[in-house]
Amino acid sequence: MAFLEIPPPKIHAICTIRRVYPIVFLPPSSRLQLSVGQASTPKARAFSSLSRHFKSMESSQPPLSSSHLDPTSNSDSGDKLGPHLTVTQKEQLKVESQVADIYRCLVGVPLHRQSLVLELRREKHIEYLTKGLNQLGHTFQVLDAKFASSSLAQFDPHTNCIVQYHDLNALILLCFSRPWLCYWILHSYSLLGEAVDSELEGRVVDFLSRCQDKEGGYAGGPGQMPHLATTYAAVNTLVTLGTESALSSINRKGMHNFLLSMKESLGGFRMHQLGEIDARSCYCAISVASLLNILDAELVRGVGEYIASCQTYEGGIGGEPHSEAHGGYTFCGLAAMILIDEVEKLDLPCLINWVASRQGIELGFQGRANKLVDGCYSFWQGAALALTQKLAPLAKEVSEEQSSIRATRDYSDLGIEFMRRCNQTGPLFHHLALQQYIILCSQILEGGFRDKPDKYRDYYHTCYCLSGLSICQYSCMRDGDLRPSTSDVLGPYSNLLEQVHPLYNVVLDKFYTAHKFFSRSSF
Ligand SMILES: CC(C)=CCC/C(C)=C/CC/C(C)=C/COP(=O)(O)OP(=O)(O)O
Ligand SMILES: [Zn+2]
Repeated sequence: MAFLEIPPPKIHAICTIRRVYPIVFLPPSSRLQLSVGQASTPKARAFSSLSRHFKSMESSQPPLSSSHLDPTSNSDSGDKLGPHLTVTQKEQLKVESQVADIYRCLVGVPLHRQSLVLELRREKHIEYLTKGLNQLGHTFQVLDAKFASSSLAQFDPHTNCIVQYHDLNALILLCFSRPWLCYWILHSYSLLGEAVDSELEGRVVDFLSRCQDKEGGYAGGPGQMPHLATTYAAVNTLVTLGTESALSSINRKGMHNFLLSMKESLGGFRMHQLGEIDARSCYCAISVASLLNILDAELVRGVGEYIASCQTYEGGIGGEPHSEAHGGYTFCGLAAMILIDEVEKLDLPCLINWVASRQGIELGFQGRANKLVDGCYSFWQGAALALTQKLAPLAKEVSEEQSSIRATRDYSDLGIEFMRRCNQTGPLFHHLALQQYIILCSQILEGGFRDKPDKYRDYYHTCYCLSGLSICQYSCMRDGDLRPSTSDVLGPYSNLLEQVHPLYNVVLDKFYTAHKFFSRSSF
C-alpha cells in the first residue's frame, strides 16, 4: 500500500510511542486519503500535506474539509468511507485523517526544524489573550453574555439567540458568564508566566466584587443570582491575581453560608438555588472552600457517598448517579474526593483504566467512549491521571475509627500535603504524545488553542489546552526535582509553562500565596 512507503521512524523519533500505540501513528483513514490524493510520490505527498497544514494553521481559519471526508456530504464519494458508517464514525474517520495529515508533516523534517514546528507560540498566545484582556478593560461591557459568546458561539442579532456554538461543554456549563472569561484568560496568562498590570488587576477585582452577592458567592454578572460554577471561576481568578486586595475582596464568612445554603440533605450541592446537583457542583463547592480555608465537616458531610454513587460500571464518573462516565465529571469527582480525603470510596484501578483508555490514536483525549478527541480533555482527563499518580495504588477500606475522625477533621492543609507527596508511578498516560496533539493539532499559529483541527480558537480551549500542557510537562517529576527534564518537554525547552496545582487548576505559586494568606485568619 502506498502509505507504507512513508518512512515511519521520523515520527517515532519525535514521540516514542511506548504503551498503547503502534510504532507510528497512521490511522486507517489515512490510507483512504492517500489513495485519492494528487501527489505521486510519498515524499511529495508528505510535503503537500505539510504546506496544507501550515496554510490552515496560519490563517487560523478551519481548513475546508474535503468533500470525500465530509460526514454530512451525501455525495457518492461520501460512500467511499463505507455506506454503512454512522455520522459519528464518519466524523471520527475525518478527524483521524486530518490529524494524520498534520503528523505526516513531520516526516522528513530535519530534527532542528522539528523543534521549530513544535514551538509554543508564546508571543502570539499572549497577543491573543491580551486582546481579550483589553476588552476586559472596557468596563467589561463587551464581555456581557451577548459579546462574551463571540469566541464560543454566534448570536442572531435579531432574536439575540444562539444560532451556532462551537463547544457544547463551554456553552452549557459555563453560560458565558464573565467571571469564567476572567479566569480562562488570566489563568492562561499566568501559565505563560505573564503578570497583569495593577490598573487591570484593580478593574478585575472591582468587577468581581460587583458580582459578589451580599449574602456570599459570585454570580455571572452584577445583580445576578450567585452560582457555584461562577463562584469557582471568580475565586480562581482572584487567587490567580494573588494580591492582598484581590484575596481580601472575598467575603469568606458569606461564602461559607452560601455553600451551606447550596448543600442538599443527601450530601451533594446545588449549582444555584433550585439548580441541578452533580459531581461538578460538588467539586466547585469543595475546591472553593478548600482554597479559602473554610472547608469543614458540615460542608463535607455526604459528599463522598454522593460522588462514589456517580462512578459508573465503566470506571469513570458521571454527572449524576446512573449517567454516562465523562472526563469532565471524572476530574471533578476525583479532585473533590482527594480534597475531602475520601478517595478510598472510589474504585481507583477501574477509574485509572477508564481514563487511560480515553487517550486515543489521535494522541489526545476524548471525553467519553466513542466520542471525538478534544484538546480541552488534555486537562480534564490528563489532570485526573496526574492526580492518581500521587495516590496509593489500591483503594483501602475505611475503618469505623477513620470515619469518626472525620467529624473533627482539619481540612486546611490537604492541598499542601498533596503536593508534598511523591509520585507513586510515572505518568499513566503518554505525556509526550499528548503534548504532540496539543501543539500540533490544537495550537493556532496566530495565537490561541482549539478543540481539534477544523475548529475555531476560543478562550476556554486556550485555558484548558495550556493547563493540560503544563500537566504533561510536570508529570515525570520525582522527589527533589526542581524542574522537568528536557526529555519530558516536547519541543524546545522554552515551551515549559508554569506548574499548575492539579486539584484546583491554579498556578502552583499562586496557590501557595493564597494558602498562606488564608491560613492567617479564621473567617
Ligand atoms: C469546574 C467545572 C465547571 C468543570 C466542568 C467539567 C466538564 C468539562 C464537564 C463536561 C460535561 C459535558 C456534559 C460534556 C459533554 O459535552 P459534549 O457532548 O459536547 O462533548 P463530548 O462529545 O466530548 O462528550
Ligand atoms: Zn472542548
